[in-house]
Amino acid sequence: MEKSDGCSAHLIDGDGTFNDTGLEQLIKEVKLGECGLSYAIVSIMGPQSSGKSTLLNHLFGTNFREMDAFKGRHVPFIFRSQTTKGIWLARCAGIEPCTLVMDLEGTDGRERGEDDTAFEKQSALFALAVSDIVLINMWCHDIGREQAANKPLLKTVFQVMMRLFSPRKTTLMFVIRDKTRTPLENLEPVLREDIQKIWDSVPKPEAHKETPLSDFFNVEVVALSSYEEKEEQFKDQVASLRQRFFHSIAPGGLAGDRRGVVPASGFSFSAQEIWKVIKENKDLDLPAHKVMVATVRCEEIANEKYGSFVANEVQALKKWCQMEEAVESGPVSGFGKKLSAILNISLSEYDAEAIYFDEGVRLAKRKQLEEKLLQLVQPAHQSMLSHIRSGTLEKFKEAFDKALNAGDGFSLAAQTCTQSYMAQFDEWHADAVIEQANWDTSKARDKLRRDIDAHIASVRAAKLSELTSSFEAKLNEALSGPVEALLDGANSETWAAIKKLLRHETALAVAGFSDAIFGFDMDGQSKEKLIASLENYARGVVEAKAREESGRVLIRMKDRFSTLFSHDSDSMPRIWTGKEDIRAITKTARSASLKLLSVMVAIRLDDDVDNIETTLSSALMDTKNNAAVKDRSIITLDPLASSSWEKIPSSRTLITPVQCKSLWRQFKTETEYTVTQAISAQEAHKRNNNWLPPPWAIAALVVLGFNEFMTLLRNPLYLGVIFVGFLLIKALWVQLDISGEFRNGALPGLLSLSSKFLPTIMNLLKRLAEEGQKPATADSQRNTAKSFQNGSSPLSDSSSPSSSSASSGVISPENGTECSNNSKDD
Ligand SMILES: Nc1nc2c(ncn2[C@@H]2O[C@H](COP(=O)(O)OP(=O)(O)OP(=O)(O)O)[C@@H](O)[C@H]2O)c(=O)[nH]1
Repeated sequence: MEKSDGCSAHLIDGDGTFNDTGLEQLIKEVKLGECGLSYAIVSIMGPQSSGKSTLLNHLFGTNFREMDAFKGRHVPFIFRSQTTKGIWLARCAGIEPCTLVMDLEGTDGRERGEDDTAFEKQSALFALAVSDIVLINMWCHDIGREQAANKPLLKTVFQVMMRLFSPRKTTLMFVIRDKTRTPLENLEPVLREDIQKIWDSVPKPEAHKETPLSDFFNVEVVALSSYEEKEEQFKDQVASLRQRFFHSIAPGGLAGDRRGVVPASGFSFSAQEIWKVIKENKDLDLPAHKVMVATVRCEEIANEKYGSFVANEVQALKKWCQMEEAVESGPVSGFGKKLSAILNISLSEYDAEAIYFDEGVRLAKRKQLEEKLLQLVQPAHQSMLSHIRSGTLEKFKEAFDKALNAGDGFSLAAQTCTQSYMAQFDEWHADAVIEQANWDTSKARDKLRRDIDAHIASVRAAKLSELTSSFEAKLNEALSGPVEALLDGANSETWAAIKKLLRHETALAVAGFSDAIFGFDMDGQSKEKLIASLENYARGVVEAKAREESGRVLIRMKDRFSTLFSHDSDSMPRIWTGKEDIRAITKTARSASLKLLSVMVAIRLDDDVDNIETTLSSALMDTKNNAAVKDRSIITLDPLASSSWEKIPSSRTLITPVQCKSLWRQFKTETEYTVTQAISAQEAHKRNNNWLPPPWAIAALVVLGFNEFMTLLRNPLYLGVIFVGFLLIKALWVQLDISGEFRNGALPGLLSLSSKFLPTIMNLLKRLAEEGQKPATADSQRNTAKSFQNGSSPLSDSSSPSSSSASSGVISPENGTECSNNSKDD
């Protein structure tokens, strides 16, 4: 016989307290939790001091307390004491699979009192609920006896069995102790008859009224010799009986057709719950209990697996922690497969531990565990998806830029790159799929698609804007300068020419732009919109330029006026000789300026015809009409007394009629001086050219001066003096440009001449004063005095010492001519 391994626990004490700590300890020691369904529970019940503990210790190598032989059952009953109190549990040494045996308190009730059978019933019910095999210890001599000690026990067993809704099929093994010479074959029928009688006498619920005993129990009968009298025989028989407990749960074994077994890992909880229910005197619904145990245990297992996953307790699961960290900073290659494998470790462990529990409960709890685990890893998966999405978007942007730079059409490049990178996303996403999860990742895909579309739209907008800007710049360049030049030379054809120019340049730009946007695959409406915008821009350039020029209209008018007024038809500067018709010239110049004004007053890019020029002309130029209008001013309205032109909307108006009137007034004021100047110049010219005295004076001169004239002719000296005088005057006239000085009138001429003489005279006087202070030579003083006295220039004698003063720029007081070389040159 195997020796005891000492694994035992006082499962329920005499007071009915369940020793869960002891049970857990025992389960741990015998590693019952790992047994799954491969374990068996045996219990023994029977009258007190009937050798139950002795039998178990011999049969299973346990170490239950036995009554001392000297105080044995042969000792008068009154001296015997109860050895086993409550229920003890121990491992059956050497029996495979793991078998635990329960030693129940004896059922005589002497210790608790005759009427106190509550604990007997409770412990019997507990043994029936948890055991696969129940040994019923009985004395051989009790068989067939009406007052047999085991009869109340059997009654109790059958009664409590009815309280189990669906009892496990328990094996009842009747162990007949101290067998006599009567063979077992004779004893067994009698015993079975006794058992049947007891079964029949037990009140049953309606459902089990006709149920045979065999539906609930397998009845086995064994007989053993007396341990005390035939110990060797007893031991041999026990050893033989022990063999029947090996693989007792295998088909054909002692408990081969047991039902409703609780998996070993749930045994502790199940036993506690069963005892709790029994203590509360409630009916024990074993199937429901089994589900309850499964629920609790599966949840415990699932929680344990989840806890290990979170705490990275299992080596394989540590990879999850690494992945969780890695995915925060970037995509992890093979994310889906790796994470699925890690999750599978936890789920497989759960499956392995929960496999023997109720399938429905087990699967439900597995699902819950799976969901919790997936919930835990979902943020990491989301991060991974986010990396994939942003990575794909970046790659798409690069590829798209490259395609556009390579000259691919915009739409074609967008389409090709989109298809390619959406497929790339699907591929990368497949790599990140967690097989246990069935997450809808279409949102991530949709978001990527939206991001790609948004990028395409923004690039498209930028490219179109770039294109539009470049064509606008071209239009600006092509229109601004020419329009300005056309407006500068404003005439009747100006707006027609501008229109032609605008049409031509716009058509060119539109054609170029249409070609450039061909690759964008735009719909007709969008294309038309862009082209219309370009056309409007071109028109805007012209209008802006016209507005800009209209702001300078007064300067332009004055320029035009002075050009026409100061130049003749050959564009040569006019010299006012007196023959010119200043009035006619002024009128022509003003008329041309008015023409310019009439061109600049409105934008005329449409084919409308207006009468602005006529209105302006009649209002501002036609003096006769104006005079008439003035006469009728009381009854006729001024056509320019308005802030808008007839037929011209304000959007096209550059200068309003009132502004025209004001401009014209200013123009006339500012050009009046030029006209006045011209008139003055003309009069001065006339005066200058009219130097001969009137004919009557000449005639009087001839008549009255005839004698003097003749005297002069007769005296050659006088003639010579007159000739020299004439030459001197002529020289002075030419040198001082006296005719030029007096061109602008007598007073300015005199002032100008005096300004030429005055510094020279002052200089000369100053020098003379200096000379007077110094001992001047008599010659120089004489010469100077003579020269002033004679009124002749010291320059006339080039050899005289005073000639040096001429070279120093001194002007002679006689003619005021500057005597410098430079002056002569001039
Ligand atoms: N006649 C006889 N006596 C036995 C036999 N086996 C054990 N005894 C004696 O019976 C007495 C009680 O033995 P236990 O094994 O303690 O009996 P028990 O049923 O466990 O006692 P409780 O636990 O107190 O109910 C002891 O003195 C044993 O020596 C047997 O086969 N025949």
